[in-house]
Amino acid sequence: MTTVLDSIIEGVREDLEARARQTPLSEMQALAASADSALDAHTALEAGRDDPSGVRIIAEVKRSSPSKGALAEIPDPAALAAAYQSGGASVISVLTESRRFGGSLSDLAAVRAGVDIPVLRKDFMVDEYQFHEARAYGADLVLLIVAALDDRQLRDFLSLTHELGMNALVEAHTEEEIERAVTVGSRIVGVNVRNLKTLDVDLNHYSAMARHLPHDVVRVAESGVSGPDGVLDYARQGADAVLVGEALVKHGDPTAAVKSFRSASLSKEAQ
Ligand SMILES: O=P(O)(O)OC[C@@H](O)[C@@H](O)c1c[nH]c2ccccc12
Repeated sequence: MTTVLDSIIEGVREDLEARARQTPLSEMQALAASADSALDAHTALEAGRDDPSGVRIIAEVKRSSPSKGALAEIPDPAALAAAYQSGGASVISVLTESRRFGGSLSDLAAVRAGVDIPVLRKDFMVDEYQFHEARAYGADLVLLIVAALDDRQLRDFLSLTHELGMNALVEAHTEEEIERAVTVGSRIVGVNVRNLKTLDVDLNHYSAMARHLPHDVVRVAESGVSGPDGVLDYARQGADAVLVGEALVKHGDPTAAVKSFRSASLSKEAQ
């Protein structure tokens, strides 16, 4: 059966082949090598679970999604990212997939130029080319989706990411995927409560999965936050960082929204 994830990846491959015809791999490698070095996203995210200043927020620039359709126009992604940074975001996530999420590599470059915190290239990474491309456009961190990769790809792409000086947010949805992520040596692991094969969201899924995460990986809770309470919930369940898209792009005052999410997590101890 073809899943949503399979069909997204088919489009991603077509688009990347077209880009690679324009700018061959060797040229992209040279561009990546001459880019400013990547910022340390691991340090920016670690210890969020013990820090009295609250859980880390990964704030996303996302125009649309396969599950919800159009979310926000975002005419100036750099301004949105700068607003997230002023609210206290630790990392900016930029969707670069175009067909379903309305993103682009120019969004990534614009955001990179507009903030001085680490930037995540959020895409479906299935080919070596995309990693050099991510670096060339200024990414500090890339997403690796365990469900989209076999163990060998996962291992090879994780090493390539590290060779390029970047970190990877390795995304899992099931216990088995968490185990695969940890076995290859992932240092930042995300649990996406949205199943990318069906797009179903189950908020209770994080707590069911989080107990399988070892203590020494940075734990990221992804998706489904609709307000400060959602962030608090994930913080109580031991997340170091929470990745939020829709609720932030639709809020209207992104700086205030990020602030309120961070301060919500401070009431973690009060039950
Ligand atoms: O908009 P939300 O529900 O806050 O979700 C954000 C983020 O977790 C989601 O965009 C996401 C998580 N993993 C992905 C992989 C590909 C594309 C998108 C995603």
